[in-house]
Amino acid sequence: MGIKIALAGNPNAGKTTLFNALTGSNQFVGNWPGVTVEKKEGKLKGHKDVVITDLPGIYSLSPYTLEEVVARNYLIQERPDAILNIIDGTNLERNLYLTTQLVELGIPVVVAINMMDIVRKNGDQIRIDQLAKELGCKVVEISALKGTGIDEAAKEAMQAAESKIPMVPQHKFCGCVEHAIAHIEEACLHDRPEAQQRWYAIKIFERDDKVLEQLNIPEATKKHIEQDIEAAEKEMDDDAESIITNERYLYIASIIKDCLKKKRTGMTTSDKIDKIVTNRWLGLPIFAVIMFLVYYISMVTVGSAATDWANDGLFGDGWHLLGIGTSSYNDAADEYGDTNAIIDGYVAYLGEQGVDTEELESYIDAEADTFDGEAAKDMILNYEKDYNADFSYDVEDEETLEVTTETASMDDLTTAADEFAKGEPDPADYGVWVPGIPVLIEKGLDAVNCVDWLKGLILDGIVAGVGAVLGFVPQMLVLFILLAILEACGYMARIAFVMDRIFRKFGLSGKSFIPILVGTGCGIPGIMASRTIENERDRRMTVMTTTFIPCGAKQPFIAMIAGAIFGGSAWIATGAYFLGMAAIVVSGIILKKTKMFAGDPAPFVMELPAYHMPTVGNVLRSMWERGWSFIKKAGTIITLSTIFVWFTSYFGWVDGAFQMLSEDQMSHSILAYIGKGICWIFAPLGWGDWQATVAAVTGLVAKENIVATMGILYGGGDGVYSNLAAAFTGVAGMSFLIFNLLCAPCFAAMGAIKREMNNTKWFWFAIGYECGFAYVIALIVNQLGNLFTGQLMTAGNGVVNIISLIAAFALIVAMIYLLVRPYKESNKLGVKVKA
Ligand SMILES: Nc1nc2c(ncn2[C@@H]2O[C@H](COP(=O)(O)OP(=O)(O)OP(=O)(O)O)[C@@H](O)[C@H]2O)c(=O)[nH]1
Ligand SMILES: [Mg+2]
Repeated sequence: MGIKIALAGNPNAGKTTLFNALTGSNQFVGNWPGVTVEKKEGKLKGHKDVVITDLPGIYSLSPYTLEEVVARNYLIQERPDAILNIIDGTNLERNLYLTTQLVELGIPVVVAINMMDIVRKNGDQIRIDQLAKELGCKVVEISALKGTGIDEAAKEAMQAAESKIPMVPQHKFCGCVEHAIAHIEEACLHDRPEAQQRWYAIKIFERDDKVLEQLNIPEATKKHIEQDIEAAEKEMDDDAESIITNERYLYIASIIKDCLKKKRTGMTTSDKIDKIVTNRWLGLPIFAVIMFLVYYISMVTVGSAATDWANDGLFGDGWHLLGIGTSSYNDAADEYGDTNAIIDGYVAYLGEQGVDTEELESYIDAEADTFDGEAAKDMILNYEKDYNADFSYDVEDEETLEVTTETASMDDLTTAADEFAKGEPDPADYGVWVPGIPVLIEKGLDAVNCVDWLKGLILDGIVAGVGAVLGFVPQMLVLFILLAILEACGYMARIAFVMDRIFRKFGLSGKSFIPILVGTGCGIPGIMASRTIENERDRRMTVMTTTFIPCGAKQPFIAMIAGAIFGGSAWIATGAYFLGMAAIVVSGIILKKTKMFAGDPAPFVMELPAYHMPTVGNVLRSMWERGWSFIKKAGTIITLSTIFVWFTSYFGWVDGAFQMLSEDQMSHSILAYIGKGICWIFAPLGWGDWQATVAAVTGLVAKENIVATMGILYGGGDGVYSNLAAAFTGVAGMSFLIFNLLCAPCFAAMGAIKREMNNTKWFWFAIGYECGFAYVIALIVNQLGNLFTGQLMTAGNGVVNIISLIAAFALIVAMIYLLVRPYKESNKLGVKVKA
C-alpha cells in the first residue's frame, strides 16, 4: 500500500513549486493566487510508493470558488494519509487560518513554513518549536524555490503518514461552543471515526450546507442540535459561523504573539512599486505600454527576425550559418539590384520596336546548365547601337508585392548587362550555407528515386504544412518567455486589479482578465483559469469569451494574413489583440443585459502577492511547457491533418476518372468538392472560395491548421504569399481574419469549455455564440468595407452582396440596440449546473 500525501495551503504559498521539486514534475507556477486549479499527482523522487498531490490553493475549508471545492473534496472525501500544509512565512497570520482547520480533520498534518529565504532576508524570526507546540504538529522551515529543507519536509510527512496518529487539535473554543460541539458529536456523529468527529461537529455548528447534505441527519436530531447552536449564538451575541471565525483569529493572534518576531515595519518595496503600478491614473497606461512591449518584441522585432529565419531559412531555401556571408551576399545582391527587371524591360522595349527577341530571350531564360551570360551580354550590347532610348521596367516589392514602374537609361542597361554576364549571386556561394529542410529532403528523395506521389505527400503535404506551422515556433517561444516573466514577477494580480476598475463598468470582474491574459498563450489554461471567479454567471461568461483573444496557435495565421495581404503591417497583429478585447467587452455588455448573465459581479477580492524576481529556471520551464505542446501538436494532429488535406486535395476526378492531380487541377479534388458544397455559407463574408472555406474548417481542429492548409492549397506557382494576395482583397482578408479569430476555438479548447461549463446546453450555447458573433462581425466588416471601397458589385457575387449589405445594416442596428438597452437585473439562472 502506497502513501498519499496532499500539499495544501493558501493560494500562492508555493505548493506547486514544492510539488515540482519533490516529484520532478513541470506544473505551472506563477506569482498570483489561483495558478493551480486542478489537483495533480506525482511520485516522490526516490520513493515509488509515495504519491504526492498538489492541490489548488484554499483560504479555508469553506469553499467559495470551483477550484477550492476541488481541494476541499480531495481532503475530506479521499482523505490523504498525511497533509503537508505549506505556509507562506511572510504572511503567517493569514496562512494559519487554514492550518487551524486542517488540524481538525483527523489527518496527520505537517506544517512547512515556506519562503524562508525571504523571511530571513527581511530579518524576521519564527520560533518553530513554540509554533509546533501550540499547533500540536511537526513544523519545518523550507524554501521551495531554493530547495532547502524540502527533503526533511517530505520525510516528516512520510513519517506522519506511517504513524497514522491523527492530530489532536490543541485549540479549544470557548465553553458554550465546546458544549454545543460535544452535543453534536454525541447526537449525530458517534458512528463516524473518532478522529473525524470534531471537524464534522464544527461544520455542523457552522451550518455548512454541504456537510449537512452529506450526513443526511434526521429532522428530529437537526432540531435538537439547532437548540444548542442557538444557545451558543445567544450567549456570544453573534451568528455561529462568525463565532468560529472570530475564535480562530483570536487563537492565531495569540500564536503570532508567541512565535513571530518581526523586524521591520513600514512600506516594503512591493508596496512602493504598487503605489505607481496600481495608481488610478497611471495603472492603465503602464499596462498598455507593458503589453505593447510584449507584443512588439515577440511579434515585430525579435520574434519576426526569428520567424523569418525559420520560415525562409530552416523551412525555406536555406540560411547562412551564424549569419556569416549574409552581409557579403546582401552587398552582392544589392549590386546586382534590378538587373533582371531592367533586362526584362529592355526586351519588352525591343519587342515594342518590332524586334524579334526570341533568340535573346532564349539566352536570358536559359536553364543553369546551358546559361551563357557573356553571350547574352554581347547580344544586348549589340542591340544597344540601334535601340538606345530610355525605357521603362517594372519592379515588384518583395514584401508588399507592390509593383512600381521605373525608367532606365542606356548606362543602366550597360551596367545591368555586365552584372547579368557575371550571373545572379547565389547565397550558397557565401559563408557557410545550410540548405533548408525542404531542399535537403527533396535532394534525399531524388537520390532514392522516390515515386512522385510519395514525394508530393512529403514535400507538398507534410513539409509544406507542418513546416509552415513550425516556422512560427521561435516567435511563440519569445512570446511565451515574456508572458512567463509577467506571470512570475507578480504583475498578473496587479493587472487584474487595474482592469477591475474598467471591467466592472460593463459588468465583468477584474478576475476575468487573468483568464484572458493566460489565454494569449493558450486558450485551454485560460478557460480553466476562470475557476477562480466567484460568481457563476461571470465565470460562464468568461469561459465563453476568453478565446476571443488571439492565442499562440492563432498567431501564425494572423502573421500569414498580415504578411501576404497587408504587406507585413505590425498593426494587423496588434489589431488582433484589440479586436479580441473589443469582442470580449462588447460580448460582456450584451450578455450582461440578458437574463442569463444579469447581476453585479462579486466584489474584487484578491491578494496582491509581493513582487519576486523571476527565476531563469521557472521562466524557461514555463516557456518550454507551452512551446512543447505547440511542437507536439505539429508532430501529431497537424501532421495528420496535412496528410488528409494533401490527399483530398491532390486526388480527385478528372473527366470521370479518379486520379492524382497536378497543381492546376486541384479544383477537381475531393476537398474542392467538399469545400464547394459548403463555401456558400461564407460567400457573404467575402471569401467564399473552397480553399479558404476548407482552411477555416480545418482550423477548428487546431488553429495552426489554417496556415498548414493554406500552405498546401495556396502553394505552388509564385508561392503562398503571392497566391494569397491574389485570392483575397484587403477587405476579404480582414473578414477572414476576424472570422477565424473569433469563431469557436480548436477542438481541445472546446473540450475545455465543455468541462468547465459542465452542461451540454451551456456548451452548445457557448460554441454557437462564438461562431455567430464571429460571423456577424465578419459579415459587417466585409459588407461595409466593400461599400466604402466601392467594391460592392465587383467583389464576389454582387447579388449576394446586396442582400448581405442589407443584413449587415440590420445586424448593426440590432447590435446597437443590444448594447444600449437598459440592464435587466435578475437573480434567476436559466439552466442549473450538475454538481
Ligand atoms: N522567494 C521564494 N519564492 C517562492 C518560494 N516558493 C515559491 N515561490 C514563488 O511563489 C510564487 C507562487 O508559487 P506557486 O508554487 O505557484 O504557488 P501555489 O501555492 O502553487 O499557488 P496556487 O497554485 O495559486 O495555489 C511563485 O512565483 C514562486 O516562484 C520560496 O521558497 N522562496
Ligand atoms: Mg499551484
